[in-house]
Amino acid sequence: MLENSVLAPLVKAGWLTPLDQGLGDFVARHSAKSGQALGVIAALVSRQLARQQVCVSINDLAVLWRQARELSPGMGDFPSIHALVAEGSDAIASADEPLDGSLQTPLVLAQDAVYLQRYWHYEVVLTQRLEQLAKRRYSLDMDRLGEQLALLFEGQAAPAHIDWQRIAVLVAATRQLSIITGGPGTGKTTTVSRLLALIQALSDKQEQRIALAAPTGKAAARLAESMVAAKARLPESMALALPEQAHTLHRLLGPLPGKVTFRHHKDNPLPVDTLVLDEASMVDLPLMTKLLEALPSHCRLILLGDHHQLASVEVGSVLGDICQSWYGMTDNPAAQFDRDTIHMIQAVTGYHLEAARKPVSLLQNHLVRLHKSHRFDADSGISQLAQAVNDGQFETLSQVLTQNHDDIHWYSNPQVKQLLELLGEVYPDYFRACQRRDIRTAFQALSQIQVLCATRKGPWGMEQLNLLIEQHLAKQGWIKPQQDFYTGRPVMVTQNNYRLNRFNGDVGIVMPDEDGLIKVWFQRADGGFENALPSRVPAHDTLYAMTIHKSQGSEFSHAVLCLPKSPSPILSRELLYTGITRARDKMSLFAGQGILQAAVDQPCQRGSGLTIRLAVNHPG
Ligand SMILES: Nc1ncnc2c1ncn2[C@@H]1O[C@H](COP(=O)(O)OP(=O)(O)OP(=O)(O)O)[C@@H](O)[C@H]1O
Repeated sequence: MLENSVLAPLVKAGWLTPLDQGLGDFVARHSAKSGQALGVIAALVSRQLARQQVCVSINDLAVLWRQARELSPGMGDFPSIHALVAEGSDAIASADEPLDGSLQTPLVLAQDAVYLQRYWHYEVVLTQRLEQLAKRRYSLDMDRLGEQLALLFEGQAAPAHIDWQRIAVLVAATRQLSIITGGPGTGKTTTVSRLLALIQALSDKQEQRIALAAPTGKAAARLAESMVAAKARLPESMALALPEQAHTLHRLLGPLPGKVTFRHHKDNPLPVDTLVLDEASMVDLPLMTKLLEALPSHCRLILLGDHHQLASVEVGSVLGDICQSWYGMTDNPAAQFDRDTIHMIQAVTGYHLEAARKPVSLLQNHLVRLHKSHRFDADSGISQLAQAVNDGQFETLSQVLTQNHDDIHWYSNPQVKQLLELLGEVYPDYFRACQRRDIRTAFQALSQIQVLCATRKGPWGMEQLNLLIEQHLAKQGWIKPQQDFYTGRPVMVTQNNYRLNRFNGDVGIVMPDEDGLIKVWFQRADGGFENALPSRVPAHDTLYAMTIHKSQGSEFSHAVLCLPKSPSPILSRELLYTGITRARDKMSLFAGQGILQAAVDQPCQRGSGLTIRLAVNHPG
């Protein structure tokens, strides 16, 4: 049995949580042999799970092990991690154990990495479902396909330069699984609206049951809004049957109060023929697995997202891993599709693409990346900045920042005073609208500008900036923050509450109703408004400043990006990219040169075996 005292100093030092220790002790106590070794390994894997790692490689375990030994002298007598793994390996299931639920060990060793059994199970099931979906291609009448495609693209023949949106529609129409990725404004929703119209037009069935979903309420509302706009650009007869409503993923799956399981699962599949999931990069491994298990076997799945964005807040990075299985593993990403796909693209569009020399990823014939932004000029500052960050090119980023682009303002030696002055120029319109109870104008004004922070705590963190902004607004006489719910306070809900019908990410504004009673107002998906008593609003934060994590799935006319002064593990290339790409028209950047370099130089790495599992010829 594992002595509590071995892990306790690590908890005391804040390096492990009591939960990690509890799991370690539990595993140690319940293992017939090698309990001590298994307990330590379980505690380390649990620690990394909280850092969104699905599994921990033996090499990473060794690094963690060295850190642990420095903090807990009692561990000095233990053998190396390799010896621990070797000692415990009889009692750690290996990758070829069955998936039938008979596995008794809490840990699994696969591909030189250790998993908690539950997460290994998710990863294996997800891979199997993706593989099943990837096997199915539809053989369609190419002439009819070509005709319908031309109709959808306003009767125009394929242009001479390669139109990847057209290829995306074509490729996705012919397979059960498709993944369409691209940065902001590259036309993902436009493409999917055409794809859905094409599927509908080619379907033998009367009407396809199509569902639109996104991970958060905010992202679902944006998807619905973009779909309505995209439908308006389609030929009327083809647009008619397309949905205009989008659900959150949780709502779609049907939450069960107090449970982590859903109403829909493999024995009670979703009643849909085609599912579109937007902002797929935000979906974690367990939820994505549950979703794929709940799809009926005939259902098409279309994933949309930007794989350069931050991955899910919870464990795993499914969309990133899927894209990495192709883009990260090939030396020639341009030669992507197999010969059948190349021939089909040529027959319908006339484009000559180079065929892949060999298969690399199980999903390479299902992925299409859209490159061209239709929202930004390629030479706009925001778009060049986002590209430089993605490419990890700090020098290019520095050049873009100093080129006086109209859409970027860089505060290289950031002062809070400058931030308050900037906000002082735009907030008065917002507060005036709140004071005259003009709800629509207030929401419009609020979405014009948003302060985004890398961190929640610390200087330049969300909590501190909210406080400083509130103090400043009070001094200016715009707010009276004596009460929690003062007129004009913007809030963001941070928790799902199905009973109250309020969801993580919902944005509200505090304003009196016509009787002078203080309420929190929310905008509905149909554009109308509803209110709730402050006591009926679940956990929430003040919203002058929000974290970049919480801003995923939203965009703002003017994003004000604030980075801390000193490096932090949270500050990654993906975080910076996500922050920059929230800006639609203008971005103000409060960040010193050193911190920008630290962020660009730190790509986010998440322990996961999914990329390897999706490699062609992977043993399992
Ligand atoms: N091929 C195109 N030609 C001209 N305009 C286009 C084209 N594709 C998309 N657009 C326009 O670009 C804008 C963004 O398109 P869309 O909403 O489809 O992109 P998106 O990738 O879904 O954006 P987001 O990242 O915000 O989700 C829309 O105004 C759309 O009308």
